[in-house]
Amino acid sequence: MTGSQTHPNTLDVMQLNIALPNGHRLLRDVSLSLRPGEVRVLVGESGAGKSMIGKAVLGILPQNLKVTEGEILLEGQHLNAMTPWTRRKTVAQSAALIPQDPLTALNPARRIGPQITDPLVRIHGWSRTKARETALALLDRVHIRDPKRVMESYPHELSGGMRQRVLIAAAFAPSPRLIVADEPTTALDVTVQKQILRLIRELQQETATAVLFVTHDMGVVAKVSQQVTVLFAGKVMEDAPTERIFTDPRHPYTRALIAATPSYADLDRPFSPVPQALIAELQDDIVRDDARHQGGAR
Ligand SMILES: Nc1ncnc2c1ncn2[C@@H]1O[C@H](COP(=O)(O)OP(=O)(O)OP(=O)(O)O)[C@@H](O)[C@H]1O
Repeated sequence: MTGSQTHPNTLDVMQLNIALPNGHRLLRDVSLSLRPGEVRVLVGESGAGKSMIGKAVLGILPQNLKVTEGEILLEGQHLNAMTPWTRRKTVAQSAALIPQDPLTALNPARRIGPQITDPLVRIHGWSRTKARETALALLDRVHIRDPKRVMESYPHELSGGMRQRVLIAAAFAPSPRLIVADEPTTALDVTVQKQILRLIRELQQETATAVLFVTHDMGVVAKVSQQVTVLFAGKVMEDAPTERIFTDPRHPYTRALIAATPSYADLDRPFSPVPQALIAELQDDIVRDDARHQGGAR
């Protein structure tokens, strides 16, 4: 699963379990991998554990959540085995986040320029000049008109779409090998969503960066990914190449998600949410799984 010694996967998540202090599992034996330059979408309804996987990889889980079992390897390096300091440094040097909400991700009291360039200087050891030139070039690449002016602006002076472009530029600036894109278009209106999605896809292809892309929208899956992990209640329901997931979905939950996505459903058919009977069946499976897991842990 970790690939060859000379060419490891960019990311391997192996049998990852995350639980609350009372032992209640929120992620259940999740495994997935990402080859260099590959895009994998994590898809599922709200609460499926998609963001949690991204946060676990980046080492930014909320304090009350703990990895109880499993391994995360970034370019073959075991993150869980590292001291917190080494881990933070390793992750900061190879991975970046495109967050869901561009407004809260930017510091409202600071100009845009230093918010992009400071990490390049601090974490990556670049000169101020190189950091500034790269930031200007990337702002131009993400179609921001007048990058010099935007570098001097405060976040509130930009639209939501512009702020997300800034964060995309900031994420790609240090040439990370992995980007976690956590619902990067959810906070934007529909036309801007399409442009942002296209932009991430273009930059990802130009730079061959591996991307772990979190979304609840099957429509996004088809547009951006090569691999898909379908999640329900913190458990992998199906893991498949994107081209197969729409033509031959094998898990009933995947089929239900596709049917619930208007653009992929037969247009004459009314919108069909995931059936409650299926949800109840899957939840029963989870309860049985947890009981087995607890029994085994004793
Ligand atoms: N800090 C926390 N403490 C307790 N439960 C949490 C915490 N963070 C997340 N959870 C729970 O873990 C589950 C997975 O959360 P996560 O945010 O990963 O879901 P998601 O699939 O990304 O969905 P959404 O799109 O709604 O964010 C949810 O049931 C959520 O309520």
